[in-house]
Amino acid sequence: MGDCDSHQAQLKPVDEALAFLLDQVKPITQHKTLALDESLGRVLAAPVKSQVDVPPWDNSAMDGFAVNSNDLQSDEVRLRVAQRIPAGSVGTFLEPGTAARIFTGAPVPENADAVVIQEVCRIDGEEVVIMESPAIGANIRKAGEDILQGEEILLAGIKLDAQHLGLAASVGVAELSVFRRLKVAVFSSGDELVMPGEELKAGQIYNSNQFTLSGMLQRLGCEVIQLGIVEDTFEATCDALSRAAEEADLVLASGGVSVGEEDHVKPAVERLGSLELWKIASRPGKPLAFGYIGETPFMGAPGNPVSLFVTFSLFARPFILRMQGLSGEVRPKPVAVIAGFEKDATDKRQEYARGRLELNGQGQAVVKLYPNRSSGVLSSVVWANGLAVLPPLTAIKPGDPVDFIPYNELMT
Ligand SMILES: Nc1nc2c(c(=O)[nH]1)N[C@H]1C(S)=C(S)[C@@H](COP(=O)(O)OP(=O)(O)OC[C@H]3O[C@@H](n4cnc5c(N)ncnc54)[C@H](O)[C@@H]3O)O[C@H]1N2
Ligand code: MOO
Ligand SMILES: [Mg+2]
Repeated sequence: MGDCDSHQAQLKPVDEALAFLLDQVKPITQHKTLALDESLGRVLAAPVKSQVDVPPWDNSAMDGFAVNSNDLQSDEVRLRVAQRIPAGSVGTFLEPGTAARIFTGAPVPENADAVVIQEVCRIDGEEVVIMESPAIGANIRKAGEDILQGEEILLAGIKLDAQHLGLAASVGVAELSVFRRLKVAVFSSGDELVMPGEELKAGQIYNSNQFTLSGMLQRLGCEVIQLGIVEDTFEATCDALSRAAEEADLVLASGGVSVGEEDHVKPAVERLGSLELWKIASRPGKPLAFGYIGETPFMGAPGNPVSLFVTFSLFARPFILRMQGLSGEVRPKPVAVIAGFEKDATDKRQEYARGRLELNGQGQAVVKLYPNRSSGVLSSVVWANGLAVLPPLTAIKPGDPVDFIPYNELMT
């Protein structure tokens, strides 16, 4: 972990930095109406109320016979089957002494108060022999037991998943009001970068961050404005930042946020707008920068590929979710697991170590760490299935409790 933390006092604790960032968010307000099958992954802008009861009427939960319990006072009762009610049709008043053949999802006829499943019935010509008496209400799904007319079924500010679309459809709603897509402009600074598919010359590496970044943004449903590779000069950085800020709701950049003479992002942001936050007590991700280009928020992730992944997940993602109009908790929620590793108490930064959660022989969830914790080793991110949260100045021994953020908290 051989980097120099002599300016530790200037590092903002992770929780403070995140609280500050979320406080800065101005959520987008523009919304549009979309058909249900175009709405997956969008954030709902207005609540959905039901105009109907679901189910709209009492209906049978099983295939069998609708009866009136007054007719079933002895053990084996014989009833005339006076009507047949498949789903999609409507029966008539159930006359005393009769049964109705009924199928799952069909309306229960008036005067019936139970449905007997066909497995405990015997058909005998025009009659049915009921061998087990049902309780009143047995196998009947009551009108409105799922949703009542006037009920608010979906709250504004939720991210629409498949089940939400299904629920809206179940009350007959065909369109939803959703916030417009967030436009995020991205660029990667670095004279050493070339695009995959090209030949590497001496001193060059492939631009991987562009793909990690745009992949994570696409997964969040953002419209990505890709500005590509930007050379390591103050002018080119200013130019990229201004172009990006003109076109987008948010600008995200990779690299050039540290202290070297080749790191131009910070001075460029200061020239064009304001730098509001720089340096967080996070490992990796220390030099994360946040500010404004004019009115447009800007976040600069460190160029190290793991730092980019971690800072996006911890800071940019919650910021974006809030900008998209999501209400409720946007910060990733860790789960408590057991450490399957050791760490000393020297690190002043909170580390987000790439970890793999597995069940041990006793069925306990134990997290192991990737052996190389360098912020340049992107394989660690692919090997892992989450991030172990290692608090600053805290020793951890195998068997100790430890917080773990599973990838599914970061990737939905
Ligand atoms: N004297 C100091 N040096 C550094 C410090 C420090 O405090 N004092 N902090 C270190 C830490 S921590 C980090 S993190 C990095 C952050 O660096 P930058 O944000 O300035 O990023 P670069 O210098 O441009 O690149 C760092 C590293 O990442 C590679 N990189 C950059 N972009 C890409 C890309 N698009 N795809 C793949 N790899 C990329 C780049 O080649 C470098 O190896 O600064 C430390 N230095
Ligand atoms: O430790 Mo840096 O902060 O490698 O991302
Ligand atoms: Mg640098």
